[in-house]
Amino acid sequence: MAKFDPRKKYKEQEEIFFDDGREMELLQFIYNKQDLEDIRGSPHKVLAAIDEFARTQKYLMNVGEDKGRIITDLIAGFKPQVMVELGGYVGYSCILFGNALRKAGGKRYFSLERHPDFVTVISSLVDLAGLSDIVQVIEGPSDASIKELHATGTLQHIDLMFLDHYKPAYTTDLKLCEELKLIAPGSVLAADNVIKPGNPPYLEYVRSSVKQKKQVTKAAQTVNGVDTRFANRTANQYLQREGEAKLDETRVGNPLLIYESRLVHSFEPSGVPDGVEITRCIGVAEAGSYAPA
Ligand SMILES: C[S@@+](CC[C@H](N)C(=O)[O-])C[C@H]1O[C@@H](n2cnc3c(N)ncnc32)[C@H](O)[C@@H]1O
Repeated sequence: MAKFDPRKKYKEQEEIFFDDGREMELLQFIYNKQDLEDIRGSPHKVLAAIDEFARTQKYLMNVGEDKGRIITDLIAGFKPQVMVELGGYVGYSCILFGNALRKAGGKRYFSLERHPDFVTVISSLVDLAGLSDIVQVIEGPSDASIKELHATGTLQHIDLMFLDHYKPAYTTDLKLCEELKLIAPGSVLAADNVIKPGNPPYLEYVRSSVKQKKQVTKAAQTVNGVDTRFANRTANQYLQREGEAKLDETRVGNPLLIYESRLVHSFEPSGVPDGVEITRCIGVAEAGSYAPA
């Protein structure tokens, strides 16, 4: 693994590190730049401006350059047609991956974001980057948006899904996508933050064999559908604005899907070690082949 370059370090992550007005400050910072006309239409320059803000003004919870490269390399090799990201924030991953998707000949990038103010920021920066033709920003909680996109026929199959929203919702949203057959053999998942802050229930699920998934008899300890293995800080990250999370813990997904999963080590843009879990759906087992005893 390449070393972290300290010159690219974001500002320290504070106790309150988002939704305190900094996202609108970012917009002002970019739109006040002398070279705005030079930035317009360049995804690379918009990303550089976001990085500059996060390095010189305030921390932003973006995927960042190092982890981002893992996924842009994946896009270049795998050449997905349709991508979905869960959690858009200010549009960093959306611009980075939307641009990579376009270069790889892909068709559509859906960015699902629940916070209306963040949707405004994403849409504005995606437009500035000249990516509005390929990127569609969808406002609302991810599970409702996934259901709606599926019900209207807008989304029928996901080639590559980037999971980067509420950590306990990674597993419930993946299971929803499995039930709707949006994730099927050929689909790839890239899950951020599986080391920092970590996501034991998700890693356990995508690393389980079909047999192990079918044999799970003991339900996890949960509060409102949130696995108690998550630290309180992670479980309550969006409590102030969104209220208590109520995840659907009854979701079973499709345990017959066969996954192959590996962890790629990297760094947060603040220099803290983190990793992206890359999971490929490589097949589907025959129903009944692993019937529990
Ligand atoms: C870590 S940030 C995403 C960063 C972004 N992917 C990037 O790298 O540029 C997480 C985002 O997920 C959003 N979010 C959290 N829970 C969500 C949910 N259930 N549905 C949609 N968005 C959600 C938050 O509002 C926040 O903007």
